[in-house]
Amino acid sequence: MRLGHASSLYPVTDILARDLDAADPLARFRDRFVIEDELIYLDGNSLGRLPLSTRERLHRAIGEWGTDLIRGWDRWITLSREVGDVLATGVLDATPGEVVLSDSTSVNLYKLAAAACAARPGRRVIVTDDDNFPTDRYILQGLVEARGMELRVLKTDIDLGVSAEAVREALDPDVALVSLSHVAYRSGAVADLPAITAAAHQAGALALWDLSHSAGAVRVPLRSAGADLAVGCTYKHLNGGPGAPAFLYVRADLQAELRQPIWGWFGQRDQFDMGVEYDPVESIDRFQVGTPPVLGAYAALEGARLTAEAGIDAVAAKGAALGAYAIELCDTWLAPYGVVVASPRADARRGAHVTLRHPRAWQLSQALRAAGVIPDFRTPDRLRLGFGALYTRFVDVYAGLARLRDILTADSHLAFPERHARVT
Ligand SMILES: Cc1ncc(COP(=O)(O)O)c(C=O)c1O
Ligand SMILES: Nc1c(O)cccc1C(=O)C[C@H](N)C(=O)O
Repeated sequence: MRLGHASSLYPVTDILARDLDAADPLARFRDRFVIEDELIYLDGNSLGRLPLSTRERLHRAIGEWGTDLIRGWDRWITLSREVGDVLATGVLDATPGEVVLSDSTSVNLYKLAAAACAARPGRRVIVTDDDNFPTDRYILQGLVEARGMELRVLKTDIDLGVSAEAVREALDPDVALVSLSHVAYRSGAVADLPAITAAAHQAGALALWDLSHSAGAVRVPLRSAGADLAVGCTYKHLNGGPGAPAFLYVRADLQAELRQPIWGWFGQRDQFDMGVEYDPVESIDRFQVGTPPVLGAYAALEGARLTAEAGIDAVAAKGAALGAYAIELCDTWLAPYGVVVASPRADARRGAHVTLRHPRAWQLSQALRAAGVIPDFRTPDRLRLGFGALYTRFVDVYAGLARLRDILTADSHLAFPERHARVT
Protein backbone atom coordinates (compact mmCIF):
# COMPACT_ATOMS: atom_id res chain seq x y z
CA MET A 1 0.00 0.00 0.00
CA ARG A 2 1.71 3.22 -1.11
CA LEU A 3 0.69 6.75 -0.37
CA GLY A 4 1.76 9.67 -2.49
CA HIS A 5 3.20 12.74 -0.83
CA ALA A 6 1.46 15.65 -2.47
CA SER A 7 -1.24 17.17 -0.33
CA SER A 8 -3.36 17.59 -3.45
CA LEU A 9 -3.78 13.83 -3.45
CA TYR A 10 -6.04 14.21 -0.47
CA PRO A 11 -9.37 15.69 -1.33
CA VAL A 12 -11.38 16.85 1.66
CA THR A 13 -13.61 13.82 1.52
CA ASP A 14 -13.08 10.37 2.93
CA ILE A 15 -13.07 8.69 -0.51
CA LEU A 16 -9.35 8.04 -0.42
CA ALA A 17 -9.59 6.66 3.12
CA ARG A 18 -12.29 4.27 2.01
CA ASP A 19 -10.19 3.18 -0.98
CA LEU A 20 -7.19 2.59 1.25
CA ASP A 21 -9.29 0.52 3.65
CA ALA A 22 -10.68 -1.49 0.72
CA ALA A 23 -7.11 -2.27 -0.41
CA ASP A 24 -5.83 -3.01 3.11
CA PRO A 25 -4.60 -6.62 3.34
CA LEU A 26 -5.02 -6.50 7.14
CA ALA A 27 -8.58 -5.13 7.14
CA ARG A 28 -10.08 -8.47 8.19
CA PHE A 29 -8.15 -8.42 11.47
CA ARG A 30 -10.36 -5.64 12.84
CA ASP A 31 -13.13 -8.22 13.31
CA ARG A 32 -10.86 -10.16 15.63
CA PHE A 33 -11.12 -7.42 18.28
CA VAL A 34 -13.82 -6.32 20.70
CA ILE A 35 -15.09 -3.10 19.12
CA GLU A 36 -18.58 -2.32 20.28
CA ASP A 37 -19.00 1.40 19.68
CA GLU A 38 -18.09 4.24 17.36
CA LEU A 39 -15.15 5.44 19.44
CA ILE A 40 -12.14 6.47 17.37
CA TYR A 41 -9.33 4.95 19.37
CA LEU A 42 -5.93 6.43 18.58
CA ASP A 43 -4.12 5.31 21.73
CA GLY A 44 -3.21 1.71 20.98
CA ASN A 45 0.40 2.60 21.72
CA SER A 46 -0.51 3.12 25.37
CA LEU A 47 -2.98 0.25 25.63
CA GLY A 48 -3.95 -1.95 22.70
CA ARG A 49 -7.47 -3.24 22.12
CA LEU A 50 -8.86 -6.54 23.43
CA PRO A 51 -8.67 -9.44 20.94
CA LEU A 52 -11.73 -11.74 20.90
CA SER A 53 -9.45 -14.76 21.26
CA THR A 54 -7.98 -13.27 24.45
CA ARG A 55 -11.39 -12.85 26.03
CA GLU A 56 -12.15 -16.46 25.20
CA ARG A 57 -8.72 -17.72 26.32
CA LEU A 58 -8.95 -15.94 29.65
CA HIS A 59 -12.37 -17.48 30.33
CA ARG A 60 -10.84 -20.87 29.60
CA ALA A 61 -7.78 -20.20 31.74
CA ILE A 62 -9.97 -19.25 34.69
CA GLY A 63 -11.91 -22.48 34.17
CA GLU A 64 -8.63 -24.41 34.19
CA TRP A 65 -7.71 -22.80 37.46
CA GLY A 66 -11.06 -23.91 38.88
CA THR A 67 -10.74 -27.51 37.76
CA ASP A 68 -7.03 -28.24 37.41
CA LEU A 69 -5.85 -26.34 40.45
CA ILE A 70 -2.15 -26.99 41.13
CA ARG A 71 -2.04 -29.49 38.26
CA GLY A 72 -2.38 -26.53 35.90
CA TRP A 73 1.30 -25.75 36.54
CA ASP A 74 2.25 -28.74 34.40
CA ARG A 75 1.35 -26.43 31.49
CA TRP A 76 1.73 -22.99 33.00
CA ILE A 77 5.34 -23.51 34.02
CA THR A 78 6.56 -23.23 30.40
CA LEU A 79 4.10 -20.53 29.29
CA SER A 80 6.63 -17.69 29.54
CA ARG A 81 8.95 -19.53 27.17
CA GLU A 82 6.08 -20.40 24.84
CA VAL A 83 5.17 -16.72 24.51
CA GLY A 84 8.85 -15.85 24.18
CA ASP A 85 9.18 -18.17 21.20
CA VAL A 86 6.13 -16.68 19.47
CA LEU A 87 7.62 -13.22 20.01
CA ALA A 88 11.06 -14.35 18.83
CA THR A 89 9.90 -15.91 15.60
CA GLY A 90 6.73 -14.00 14.75
CA VAL A 91 7.41 -10.48 15.98
CA LEU A 92 11.04 -9.74 16.78
CA ASP A 93 13.36 -11.38 14.27
CA ALA A 94 15.08 -13.44 16.95
CA THR A 95 15.61 -17.16 17.50
CA PRO A 96 13.55 -19.45 19.75
CA GLY A 97 15.20 -19.49 23.15
CA GLU A 98 16.31 -15.84 22.96
CA VAL A 99 13.11 -14.26 24.33
CA VAL A 100 11.12 -14.91 27.49
CA LEU A 101 8.11 -13.28 29.08
CA SER A 102 8.95 -11.92 32.52
CA ASP A 103 8.16 -9.19 35.05
CA SER A 104 7.59 -5.62 33.81
CA THR A 105 9.63 -3.65 31.29
CA SER A 106 11.06 -1.56 34.13
CA VAL A 107 12.24 -4.59 36.09
CA ASN A 108 13.63 -6.29 32.99
CA LEU A 109 15.53 -3.14 32.10
CA TYR A 110 17.08 -3.15 35.55
CA LYS A 111 17.99 -6.84 35.35
CA LEU A 112 19.61 -6.61 31.93
CA ALA A 113 21.33 -3.27 32.50
CA ALA A 114 22.82 -4.54 35.76
CA ALA A 115 23.89 -7.79 34.11
CA ALA A 116 25.55 -5.85 31.28
CA CYS A 117 27.45 -3.56 33.66
CA ALA A 118 28.65 -6.56 35.67
CA ALA A 119 29.92 -8.09 32.41
CA ARG A 120 32.03 -4.99 31.71
CA PRO A 121 33.91 -4.53 34.99
CA GLY A 122 36.03 -1.39 35.24
CA ARG A 123 33.85 0.54 32.82
CA ARG A 124 31.85 3.16 34.69
CA VAL A 125 29.52 4.84 32.19
CA ILE A 126 26.04 4.09 30.86
CA VAL A 127 24.91 6.11 27.84
CA THR A 128 21.26 7.04 27.35
CA ASP A 129 19.34 10.06 26.01
CA ASP A 130 17.32 12.78 27.69
CA ASP A 131 14.11 11.83 25.87
CA ASN A 132 14.22 8.17 26.74
CA PHE A 133 11.03 7.02 28.49
CA PRO A 134 10.97 8.17 32.14
CA THR A 135 11.11 4.68 33.67
CA ASP A 136 14.22 3.91 31.62
CA ARG A 137 15.94 7.06 32.80
CA TYR A 138 14.96 6.47 36.44
CA ILE A 139 16.06 2.82 36.42
CA LEU A 140 19.42 3.82 34.95
CA GLN A 141 19.78 6.72 37.42
CA GLY A 142 19.22 4.29 40.30
CA LEU A 143 21.59 1.74 38.86
CA VAL A 144 24.51 4.15 38.37
CA GLU A 145 23.99 5.55 41.86
CA ALA A 146 24.03 2.08 43.40
CA ARG A 147 27.09 1.00 41.42
CA GLY A 148 29.07 4.25 41.67
CA MET A 149 28.84 4.70 37.92
CA GLU A 150 27.95 7.70 35.75
CA LEU A 151 24.98 8.25 33.42
CA ARG A 152 25.98 10.03 30.21
CA VAL A 153 22.78 11.61 28.93
CA LEU A 154 22.67 12.66 25.28
CA LYS A 155 20.71 15.76 24.35
CA THR A 156 18.11 14.75 21.78
CA ASP A 157 15.96 16.55 19.28
CA ILE A 158 12.64 15.38 20.72
CA ASP A 159 10.98 15.38 17.28
CA LEU A 160 13.69 13.46 15.45
CA GLY A 161 15.09 11.13 18.11
CA VAL A 162 18.61 10.10 18.94
CA SER A 163 21.16 9.90 16.11
CA ALA A 164 23.85 7.27 15.64
CA GLU A 165 26.39 10.14 15.33
CA ALA A 166 25.52 11.50 18.76
CA VAL A 167 25.89 8.04 20.28
CA ARG A 168 29.22 7.48 18.52
CA GLU A 169 30.55 10.75 19.92
CA ALA A 170 29.55 9.70 23.44
CA LEU A 171 31.40 6.39 23.30
CA ASP A 172 34.80 5.82 24.83
CA PRO A 173 36.56 2.95 26.66
CA ASP A 174 34.72 3.88 29.87
CA VAL A 175 31.30 2.99 28.47
CA ALA A 176 29.84 -0.31 29.65
CA LEU A 177 26.35 0.02 28.18
CA VAL A 178 24.26 2.02 25.72
CA SER A 179 20.57 1.92 26.72
CA LEU A 180 18.04 3.52 24.37
CA SER A 181 14.50 3.16 23.08
CA HIS A 182 14.20 1.84 19.53
CA VAL A 183 11.00 3.81 18.81
CA ALA A 184 10.82 7.02 20.85
CA TYR A 185 7.69 7.19 23.01
CA ARG A 186 7.07 10.89 22.33
CA SER A 187 7.81 11.38 18.64
CA GLY A 188 7.80 7.83 17.28
CA ALA A 189 11.30 8.39 15.85
CA VAL A 190 13.11 5.13 15.07
CA ALA A 191 16.71 4.93 16.25
CA ASP A 192 19.26 3.29 13.98
CA LEU A 193 19.51 0.05 15.97
CA PRO A 194 22.05 -1.66 13.70
CA ALA A 195 24.40 1.35 13.50
CA ILE A 196 24.22 2.11 17.22
CA THR A 197 24.67 -1.54 18.17
CA ALA A 198 27.72 -1.75 15.88
CA ALA A 199 29.16 1.45 17.37
CA ALA A 200 28.66 0.15 20.91
CA HIS A 201 30.40 -3.10 20.00
CA GLN A 202 33.29 -1.25 18.42
CA ALA A 203 33.76 0.60 21.71
CA GLY A 204 33.63 -2.68 23.64
CA ALA A 205 30.22 -1.87 25.16
CA LEU A 206 26.89 -3.69 25.11
CA ALA A 207 23.62 -2.21 23.82
CA LEU A 208 20.21 -2.60 25.48
CA TRP A 209 17.06 -1.63 23.58
CA ASP A 210 13.61 -0.77 24.91
CA LEU A 211 11.23 -2.16 22.28
CA SER A 212 7.98 -1.13 24.00
CA HIS A 213 6.85 1.05 21.08
CA SER A 214 8.43 -1.24 18.47
CA ALA A 215 7.14 -4.73 19.23
CA GLY A 216 4.16 -5.37 16.99
CA ALA A 217 4.60 -2.02 15.24
CA VAL A 218 7.82 -2.09 13.21
CA ARG A 219 10.46 -4.57 12.13
CA VAL A 220 13.08 -4.98 14.83
CA PRO A 221 16.29 -6.26 13.22
CA LEU A 222 17.70 -8.00 16.31
CA ARG A 223 19.28 -10.90 14.47
CA SER A 224 20.81 -9.04 11.53
CA ALA A 225 22.12 -6.30 13.84
CA GLY A 226 23.63 -8.82 16.26
CA ALA A 227 21.71 -7.05 19.03
CA ASP A 228 22.78 -7.91 22.57
CA LEU A 229 19.85 -7.17 24.85
CA ALA A 230 16.29 -5.87 24.68
CA VAL A 231 13.16 -5.45 26.77
CA GLY A 232 9.62 -4.38 25.97
CA CYS A 233 5.99 -4.52 26.96
CA THR A 234 3.13 -6.54 25.50
CA TYR A 235 0.22 -4.24 26.32
CA LYS A 236 0.69 -1.70 23.50
CA HIS A 237 0.91 -2.90 19.90
CA LEU A 238 0.86 -6.54 21.01
CA ASN A 239 -2.58 -6.08 22.59
CA GLY A 240 -1.76 -8.14 25.69
CA GLY A 241 -3.95 -6.08 28.03
CA PRO A 242 -3.38 -3.76 31.00
CA GLY A 243 -0.40 -4.86 33.07
CA ALA A 244 0.37 -7.87 30.85
CA PRO A 245 3.87 -9.21 31.53
CA ALA A 246 6.82 -7.82 29.62
CA PHE A 247 9.46 -9.67 27.62
CA LEU A 248 13.21 -9.67 27.51
CA TYR A 249 15.66 -10.72 24.83
CA VAL A 250 19.26 -11.87 25.34
CA ARG A 251 21.33 -12.98 22.34
CA ALA A 252 21.94 -16.74 22.62
CA ASP A 253 25.72 -16.58 22.96
CA LEU A 254 25.53 -14.01 25.77
CA GLN A 255 23.10 -15.91 27.97
CA ALA A 256 25.48 -18.13 29.93
CA GLU A 257 27.92 -15.24 30.41
CA LEU A 258 25.48 -12.71 31.87
CA ARG A 259 24.40 -12.82 35.48
CA GLN A 260 21.33 -10.86 36.44
CA PRO A 261 20.96 -9.33 39.90
CA ILE A 262 17.59 -10.75 41.02
CA TRP A 263 18.26 -14.33 41.94
CA GLY A 264 14.88 -16.05 41.90
CA TRP A 265 13.93 -19.70 41.76
CA PHE A 266 12.52 -19.49 38.21
CA GLY A 267 16.11 -19.04 37.05
CA GLN A 268 17.38 -21.96 39.05
CA ARG A 269 18.64 -25.24 37.62
CA ASP A 270 16.30 -28.09 38.60
CA GLN A 271 13.96 -25.60 40.22
CA PHE A 272 11.91 -28.17 42.13
CA ASP A 273 14.98 -29.78 43.69
CA MET A 274 14.90 -26.70 45.92
CA GLY A 275 18.70 -26.50 46.04
CA VAL A 276 20.45 -24.57 48.80
CA GLU A 277 22.64 -22.35 46.63
CA TYR A 278 21.58 -20.28 43.62
CA ASP A 279 22.77 -22.06 40.49
CA PRO A 280 21.13 -20.56 37.43
CA VAL A 281 20.43 -22.47 34.23
CA GLU A 282 22.44 -21.38 31.21
CA SER A 283 19.44 -20.59 28.99
CA ILE A 284 17.21 -17.51 28.73
CA ASP A 285 15.37 -18.85 31.81
CA ARG A 286 18.15 -17.51 34.02
CA PHE A 287 16.63 -14.07 33.42
CA GLN A 288 13.32 -15.13 34.95
CA VAL A 289 12.75 -14.45 38.63
CA GLY A 290 9.53 -15.71 40.21
CA THR A 291 6.07 -17.12 39.52
CA PRO A 292 4.68 -15.67 36.26
CA PRO A 293 1.21 -14.07 36.15
CA VAL A 294 -0.50 -16.83 34.19
CA LEU A 295 -3.63 -14.94 33.14
CA GLY A 296 -1.57 -12.06 31.82
CA ALA A 297 0.76 -14.48 30.08
CA TYR A 298 -2.17 -16.10 28.24
CA ALA A 299 -3.33 -12.67 27.17
CA ALA A 300 0.17 -11.84 25.93
CA LEU A 301 0.24 -15.15 24.06
CA GLU A 302 -2.99 -14.43 22.18
CA GLY A 303 -1.88 -10.90 21.34
CA ALA A 304 1.53 -12.03 20.11
CA ARG A 305 -0.07 -14.79 18.02
CA LEU A 306 -2.34 -12.29 16.29
CA THR A 307 0.60 -10.12 15.22
CA ALA A 308 2.57 -13.18 14.15
CA GLU A 309 -0.40 -14.38 12.10
CA ALA A 310 -0.74 -11.00 10.37
CA GLY A 311 3.00 -10.87 9.70
CA ILE A 312 5.23 -8.13 11.01
CA ASP A 313 6.07 -6.81 7.53
CA ALA A 314 2.39 -6.23 6.73
CA VAL A 315 1.83 -4.76 10.20
CA ALA A 316 4.75 -2.34 9.81
CA ALA A 317 3.65 -1.31 6.31
CA LYS A 318 0.11 -0.55 7.50
CA GLY A 319 1.34 1.43 10.52
CA ALA A 320 3.58 3.50 8.25
CA ALA A 321 0.74 4.10 5.76
CA LEU A 322 -1.67 5.21 8.50
CA GLY A 323 1.00 7.59 9.80
CA ALA A 324 1.72 8.99 6.35
CA TYR A 325 -1.99 9.59 5.85
CA ALA A 326 -2.27 11.38 9.20
CA ILE A 327 0.69 13.58 8.31
CA GLU A 328 -0.86 14.48 4.96
CA LEU A 329 -4.15 15.40 6.59
CA CYS A 330 -2.35 17.44 9.22
CA ASP A 331 -0.44 19.38 6.55
CA THR A 332 -3.62 19.96 4.57
CA TRP A 333 -6.08 20.78 7.32
CA LEU A 334 -4.28 21.62 10.54
CA ALA A 335 -1.11 23.48 9.63
CA PRO A 336 -3.07 26.73 9.10
CA TYR A 337 -4.09 26.51 12.78
CA GLY A 338 -0.50 26.26 13.97
CA VAL A 339 -0.37 22.47 14.29
CA VAL A 340 3.09 21.14 13.45
CA VAL A 341 4.12 17.54 12.75
CA ALA A 342 6.53 16.59 15.56
CA SER A 343 7.52 13.16 14.23
CA PRO A 344 9.88 12.14 11.44
CA ARG A 345 8.17 12.42 8.07
CA ALA A 346 10.00 9.56 6.37
CA ASP A 347 8.10 6.30 6.90
CA ALA A 348 11.28 4.37 7.61
CA ARG A 349 12.19 6.73 10.43
CA ARG A 350 8.82 6.59 12.20
CA GLY A 351 7.06 3.93 14.30
CA ALA A 352 3.30 3.47 14.43
CA HIS A 353 2.46 6.78 16.03
CA VAL A 354 2.49 10.38 14.90
CA THR A 355 2.84 13.32 17.24
CA LEU A 356 1.52 16.81 16.59
CA ARG A 357 2.71 19.97 18.30
CA HIS A 358 0.37 22.78 19.33
CA PRO A 359 0.56 25.18 22.30
CA ARG A 360 -2.91 24.08 23.38
CA ALA A 361 -2.34 20.36 22.90
CA TRP A 362 -3.80 19.52 26.31
CA GLN A 363 -7.06 21.34 25.63
CA LEU A 364 -7.22 19.82 22.16
CA SER A 365 -6.80 16.35 23.65
CA GLN A 366 -9.70 17.00 26.04
CA ALA A 367 -11.90 18.38 23.25
CA LEU A 368 -11.10 15.35 21.10
CA ARG A 369 -12.11 12.98 23.90
CA ALA A 370 -15.38 14.85 24.26
CA ALA A 371 -15.86 14.41 20.51
CA GLY A 372 -15.37 10.62 20.66
CA VAL A 373 -11.69 10.48 19.69
CA ILE A 374 -9.04 9.14 22.10
CA PRO A 375 -5.56 10.56 21.51
CA ASP A 376 -2.76 10.90 24.06
CA PHE A 377 -1.35 14.10 25.44
CA ARG A 378 2.39 14.13 26.07
CA THR A 379 4.35 16.93 27.63
CA PRO A 380 5.04 19.66 26.92
CA ASP A 381 2.68 20.39 24.02
CA ARG A 382 2.20 17.20 22.10
CA LEU A 383 -0.85 15.36 20.84
CA ARG A 384 0.11 11.76 20.15
CA LEU A 385 -1.90 9.63 17.73
CA GLY A 386 -1.22 5.90 17.88
CA PHE A 387 -2.27 3.49 15.14
CA GLY A 388 -3.02 -0.17 15.73
CA ALA A 389 -2.31 -1.79 12.39
CA LEU A 390 -4.66 -4.67 13.16
CA TYR A 391 -7.69 -2.52 13.92
CA THR A 392 -7.23 1.17 13.02
CA ARG A 393 -8.81 2.05 9.67
CA PHE A 394 -7.90 4.89 7.35
CA VAL A 395 -11.43 6.22 7.84
CA ASP A 396 -10.66 6.41 11.58
CA VAL A 397 -7.62 8.58 10.87
CA TYR A 398 -9.68 10.69 8.50
CA ALA A 399 -12.53 11.14 10.98
CA GLY A 400 -10.21 11.74 13.94
CA LEU A 401 -8.30 14.49 12.19
CA ALA A 402 -11.49 15.95 10.69
CA ARG A 403 -12.83 16.34 14.22
CA LEU A 404 -9.60 17.98 15.29
CA ARG A 405 -9.91 20.40 12.36
CA ASP A 406 -13.50 21.18 13.36
CA ILE A 407 -12.46 21.80 16.97
CA LEU A 408 -9.74 24.21 15.84
CA THR A 409 -12.10 25.96 13.44
CA ALA A 410 -14.69 26.51 16.17
CA ASP A 411 -12.10 27.13 18.93
CA SER A 412 -14.16 24.70 21.01
CA HIS A 413 -11.04 23.44 22.83
CA LEU A 414 -10.83 26.81 24.59
CA ALA A 415 -13.82 25.76 26.69
CA PHE A 416 -11.62 23.14 28.40
CA PRO A 417 -9.37 24.15 31.29
CA GLU A 418 -5.66 24.48 30.68
CA ARG A 419 -3.42 21.82 32.12
CA HIS A 420 -1.24 23.04 34.96
CA ALA A 421 2.33 22.45 33.92
CA ARG A 422 3.86 19.34 35.40
CA VAL A 423 7.31 18.28 34.36
CA THR A 424 7.88 14.71 33.13
C1 LIG B 1 9.43 2.98 26.17
C2 LIG B 1 8.69 2.51 27.39
N1 LIG B 1 9.31 1.78 28.32
C3 LIG B 1 8.65 1.35 29.42
C4 LIG B 1 7.31 1.66 29.63
C5 LIG B 1 6.61 1.23 30.84
O1 LIG B 1 7.24 0.24 31.56
P1 LIG B 1 6.41 -0.57 32.65
O2 LIG B 1 5.50 -1.49 31.92
O3 LIG B 1 7.45 -1.25 33.45
O4 LIG B 1 5.60 0.41 33.43
C6 LIG B 1 6.64 2.42 28.67
C7 LIG B 1 5.20 2.79 28.83
O5 LIG B 1 4.59 2.75 29.85
C8 LIG B 1 7.34 2.85 27.54
O6 LIG B 1 6.72 3.59 26.61
N1 LIG C 1 2.00 1.82 30.97
C1 LIG C 1 1.07 2.78 31.17
C2 LIG C 1 0.34 2.79 32.35
O1 LIG C 1 0.58 1.84 33.29
C3 LIG C 1 -0.61 3.80 32.59
C4 LIG C 1 -0.85 4.74 31.60
C5 LIG C 1 -0.14 4.75 30.42
C6 LIG C 1 0.83 3.78 30.22
C7 LIG C 1 1.65 3.80 29.01
O2 LIG C 1 1.87 2.76 28.48
C8 LIG C 1 2.21 5.06 28.53
C9 LIG C 1 3.11 4.84 27.37
N2 LIG C 1 4.23 3.96 27.67
C10 LIG C 1 3.68 6.06 26.75
O3 LIG C 1 4.47 5.94 25.84
O4 LIG C 1 3.36 7.17 27.09
